[in-house]
Amino acid sequence: MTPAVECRNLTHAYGDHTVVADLTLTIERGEVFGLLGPNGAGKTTTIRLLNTLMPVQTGSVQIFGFDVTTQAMDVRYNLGYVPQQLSIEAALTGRQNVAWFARLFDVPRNERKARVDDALGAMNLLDVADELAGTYSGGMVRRLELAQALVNRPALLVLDEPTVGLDPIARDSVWERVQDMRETYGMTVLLTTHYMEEADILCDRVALLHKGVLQTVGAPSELKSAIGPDASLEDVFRHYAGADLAEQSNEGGLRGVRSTRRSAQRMG
Ligand SMILES: Nc1ncnc2c1ncn2[C@@H]1O[C@H](COP(=O)(O)OP(=O)(O)OP(=O)(O)O)[C@@H](O)[C@H]1O
Repeated sequence: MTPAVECRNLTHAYGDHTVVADLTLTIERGEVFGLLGPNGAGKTTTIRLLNTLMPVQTGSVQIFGFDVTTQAMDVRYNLGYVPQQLSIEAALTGRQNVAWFARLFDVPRNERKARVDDALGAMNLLDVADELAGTYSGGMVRRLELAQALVNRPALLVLDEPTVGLDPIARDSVWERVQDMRETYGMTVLLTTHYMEEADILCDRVALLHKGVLQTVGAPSELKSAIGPDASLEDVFRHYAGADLAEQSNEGGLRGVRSTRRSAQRMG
């Protein structure tokens, strides 16, 4: 069967700064796949190349066999994307936010209401659906963004740092919802995360990027046992991105300042 994502020799540079270098990666259908790496590793750039938001310079990417360059619309119809930046409109209600995405993705008019309610229900937001999104908590905003991304029932859900800045309860709730949707619809999920523990628990496989270069890819258990008997995924990360990780740790570790800043940006 055609894989969900097939990325061959993907290289991307901003000016003369190469940030993704010769990346070859396959993500199978139904996998939860984590793209990990320190700040600036090239994760967001890779995701934007995969989801047609940036043109491919060198190499090729196919999503369910559709080429991102020549078949971009087919790719988009198969894909749901939750970016790092806030993607909801605070002055609209939760329901209006999701309905807007349903229109954008050409969900047939006669199915729209049911699909919007389904997506809101799956994210536990029906009770607050008619309140302004600007009044939602951080966790609710994230679930609303997921509802938007899910309204066209994407075969591939792409999440850029989905739980950054959320408290543990909100984080768990986001993940439960994603797991439910995955089980119900058999989606493939591609996510980036700074949280090694989260990647370890949730991802079937992870890839570690460092300075745009793929360092290793595999099941968390395989990667850990390759480093040592009691190694954590954080140890694997440190093994491949040592100095850069240490720099981030000085700022409060992977869960530190940067995440907080991101979340502050997200919440405005
Ligand atoms: N539009 C841009 N123009 C120039 N340089 C960019 C641009 N976007 C990203 N970069 C640079 O490319 C490199 C990779 O950035 P990218 O956002 O892809 O990494 P990342 O792994 O997602 O990091 P982070 O976790 O910080 O988001 C960084 O050095 C970044 O400064």
